[in-house]
Amino acid sequence: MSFDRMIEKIVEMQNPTVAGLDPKLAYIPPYILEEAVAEHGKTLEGAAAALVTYNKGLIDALCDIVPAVKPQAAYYEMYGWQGVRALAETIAYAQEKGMFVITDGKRNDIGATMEAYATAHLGTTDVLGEAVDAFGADALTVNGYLGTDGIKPLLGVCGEKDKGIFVLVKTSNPSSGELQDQKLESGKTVYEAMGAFCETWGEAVMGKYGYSGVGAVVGATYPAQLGEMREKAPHTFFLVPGYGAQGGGADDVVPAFDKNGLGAIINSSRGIMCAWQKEKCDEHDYAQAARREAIRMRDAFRARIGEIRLGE
Ligand SMILES: O=c1ccn([C@@H]2O[C@H](COP(=O)(O)O)[C@@H](O)[C@H]2O)c(=O)[nH]1
Repeated sequence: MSFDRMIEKIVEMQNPTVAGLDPKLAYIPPYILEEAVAEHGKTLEGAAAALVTYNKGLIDALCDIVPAVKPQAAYYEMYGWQGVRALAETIAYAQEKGMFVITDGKRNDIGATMEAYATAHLGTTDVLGEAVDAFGADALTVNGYLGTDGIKPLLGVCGEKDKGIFVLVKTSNPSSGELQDQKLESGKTVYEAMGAFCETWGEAVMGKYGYSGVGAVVGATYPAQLGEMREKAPHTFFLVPGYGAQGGGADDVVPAFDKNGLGAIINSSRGIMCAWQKEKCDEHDYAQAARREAIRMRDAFRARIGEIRLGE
C-alpha cells in the first residue's frame, strides 16, 4: 500500500535511480531495426517489435544495479495498439527481472474515469468474472488538478494491491512556473498546495519507512523547490525527472533526499537509453553503454548522499 517495495530495492542496490524507457526508433541500434523490418516490414508491428527487443536488452543490462524503470506511455502509444502491447510486454518483462515499474501516464479525470485508469494501470480488470491484470505496473504518474475525487479511486487500488502513485507537483519543464509558481490566497504557491494535498492523500496509504504511497513529481531542474518540498512534505516520496538530458546534475538533486539518503528516486531516460550514441560505441554494445551510464549516475549519488538506510 505504499512505496515500501521500491524503497527496499533502493536500499538493497544502494541506488536511488530509475531508468526511463522512452524508446524512439532514432535511439534504437540499426541492427535491431533491420531485424524487425525484415520480419514485419516498415509497419507499426515492426516498430513495436524493435521497441520490445531494445527494451529487453536494456532491462537485462540494468536489472541487477537499477531498482526501477519508468516507461513513458506516449512513446508506446505513438505506435498504435502494437506499441501499447509493447508497453505491456515491457512492464511484464521488467517485473519478471525484479524491477519496480513506474508507468509515466500522467492520467487525470473525474473519479469514475479515474477508477478505470486505476484498474487499467495498477489494478485488476474483471472480465466476466475472471480477474486479469491489464498493465499491472507498480506505480503510475497522475495529475492531481481535478482534486480529491480524482485521486481517491487510485488510493483504494494502491491500498488493496500494494501500489503507489506520483502526483505532478513541480514539473521539470521550463514553463512549469507559469501556473505552478503562482501564489494562492492562502500565501502558498500552487505546487506547495499540491504537495500539501499529497501529504493529506497519503495518510490513507502510509508505509513502514515514513513514506506514503502518494509520491510527488518534482523536477531536478528546480533544486531550491526540491529542498523546500522535502521539508514541507516529509512523508511524500519524490520522483525526480530532469536529470541529464534536461540539464539537472547530481548536486542539484541532493536537496531531495532525507537524512537517511531516502525520499527520492532520480530518473534519467535519454541519458541512459542513448548512452551508446553519446559514447559512439559499437551499436551491439548499446545495453552495456546504458549500464556504464547507469553506474556513473549511481556512483554520483553514492558520493554525495553516502549509505542509504531504512528510516523509522
Ligand atoms: O516534470 C516532468 C515529469 C515527467 N517527465 C518525464 O521524465 C522523462 C525525462 O526524460 P529525459 O530523457 O531524462 O529528459 C520523460 O519521460 C518525461 O516525459 C519530465 O521530464 N518532467
